[in-house]
Formats: sequence, structure tokens, C-alpha cells
Amino acid sequence: MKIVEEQIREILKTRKIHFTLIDPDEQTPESALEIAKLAIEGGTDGIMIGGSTVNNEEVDLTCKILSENIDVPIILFPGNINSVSKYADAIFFMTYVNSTNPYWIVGAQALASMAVKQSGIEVLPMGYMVVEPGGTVGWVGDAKLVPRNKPKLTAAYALSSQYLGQRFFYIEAGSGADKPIPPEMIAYSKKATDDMIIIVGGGIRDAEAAYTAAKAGGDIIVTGTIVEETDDVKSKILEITEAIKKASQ
Ligand SMILES: CC(C)=CCC/C(C)=C/CC/C(C)=C/CC/C(C)=C/COP(=O)(O)OP(=O)(O)O
Ligand SMILES: O=P(O)(O)OC[C@@H](O)CO
Ligand SMILES: [Mg+2]
Repeated sequence: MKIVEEQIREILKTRKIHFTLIDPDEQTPESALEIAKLAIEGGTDGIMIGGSTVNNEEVDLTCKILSENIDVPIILFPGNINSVSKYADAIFFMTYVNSTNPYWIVGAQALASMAVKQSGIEVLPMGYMVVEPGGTVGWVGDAKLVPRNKPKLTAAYALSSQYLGQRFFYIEAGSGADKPIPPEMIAYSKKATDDMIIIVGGGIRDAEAAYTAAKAGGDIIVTGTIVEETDDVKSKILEITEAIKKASQ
């Protein structure tokens, strides 16, 4: 079953997409639900659940309460093998393409695979590439960070991910990065690949940055930290989703 992926591809026929990343170790499941509801009112298309230091219970309880109360897709963005929950709709089954540690390239995936099958959730195969500055996830993942002025390297990783069978490619600057991904990196990756869904995240805080990422070729724009920082989640997400729609025209 490929329901979530089909929904994503259906929306992409007419416009670009926004996902809100909720880190389950930043708030209670009840607060996560409040944030998700406001983000949906602001026009977000899906909720990603993940963080680099989460535990299984936090992930499970957050996915459970969301699944009982919201209709947009809930997609796991796993920081490790303990980030699997049957209450999600899908999982970004990701390989960390520029890690130097085989654990993050294929080890964690092998260890988690049976739990993913047992959960029955949809699998979205994804290449995950981390660019300078990389933040926590660059450090945790033993990354050989891609230099910001090397868009061709990004495109090569994107194309190799396509040839390896992945259908999603995530270009990550690191959560809370001071600067988002350079638009050239996004454009080169989009151009180099055929049917790949390009996801962009890290350090996107305002309409202008979201517009730039979508206009450059990003199919899904992810924001996480801004919902942790703002007092008005709905307005902030609305600003971002409006910019993404504008970039889709
Ligand atoms: C396929 C399965 C089950 C596991 C693969 C796991 C892999 C390859 C993970 C990549 C490395 C990693 C730690 C990714 C984390 C991605 C993520 C959830 C980032 C968002 O978290 P941050 O917001 O950076 O985390 P903190 O807020 O905790 O710093
Ligand atoms: O928290 P921000 O900076 O929005 O980043 C989102 C996501 O790309 C992190 O994995
Ligand atoms: Mg975070």
C-alpha cells in the first residue's frame, strides 16, 4: 500500500508541500497535538515526528494521540531504531548517504526493519544528506558534511539515491541551522534526478526562505524549530505555506 506517497504525488501535481516536524522530546503528547492542530489550520500538509535524541515511548504516545485526532499524514522521521510506532501512517526509511559510519548507512535500517514490518506502516525509501553546518544530526551521524559551495556533490548524491531505488531525497542543513540550504544545491539535485521527491529542511524560519527553497526545486519544505519558538503557530505556518504556494505558481 502506498497511500501516503500517492497523496504526496497527487498534491505535487498542482503545488509544493509543507511538512511540520515535531520533536517528541520537546513537549508532552498533548502539547504536540495542540501544535499539530494549529499547524494544520495554518495549511501544513503533514506532520513529521522525529528528533535525534528521542525515546520510543515519547514517539509512540505522540503518534497515538495525533492519529486519534488529526487527518493529515503522520510520518516518522526516525533518529534511530527506537523511533518506530504503529500509530504513524508512514516512515521515512532513510539511509544517511554521507555518513562515514556504516551503522547510519545500513546498520540501523537492518536492525529496525522487522519492527517496521510488524508495525504495518507504509515505507517511504529516502536518501538523507546533511550539509554544513549540520547541527546535532551532523555530529550524531558521523557525517562528512557536504560543503555549502558544492551543489554538484549534492546532485551526485541525489542521483545515486535514485539509482539505488530511493524515491525521496532529503537535503538537510541541521535543525536550527543559522542558514538554510543554498538554493543552487536544491536546483542541481532536482535537475539531476527524474522522479525523485526532493525534501529540504534545516534553518527555514520565514516566508522568504521557504519561497526560495520551493522555487529552487524543493518539493517538500520542512520546518521544525519555528513551531518551538513562536507564540503564534498558526500565523507562522500560514506565512510559510502561503509562500510555498506562491512559489508553486
Ligand atoms: C530507518 C530507521 C528506523 C532508522 C534510520 C535512522 C537514521 C539513518 C538516522 C539518521 C541519523 C539521525 C540521528 C537522524 C535524525 C533526524 C532527525 C529526526 C532530525 C531532527 O532532529 P533534530 O531536531 O536535529 O534533533 P534534536 O532537536 O534532538 O537536536
Ligand atoms: O528545525 P528546523 O531548523 O526547521 O529543521 C527541520 C529539519 O530539517 C530538521 O531535521
Ligand atoms: Mg529539534
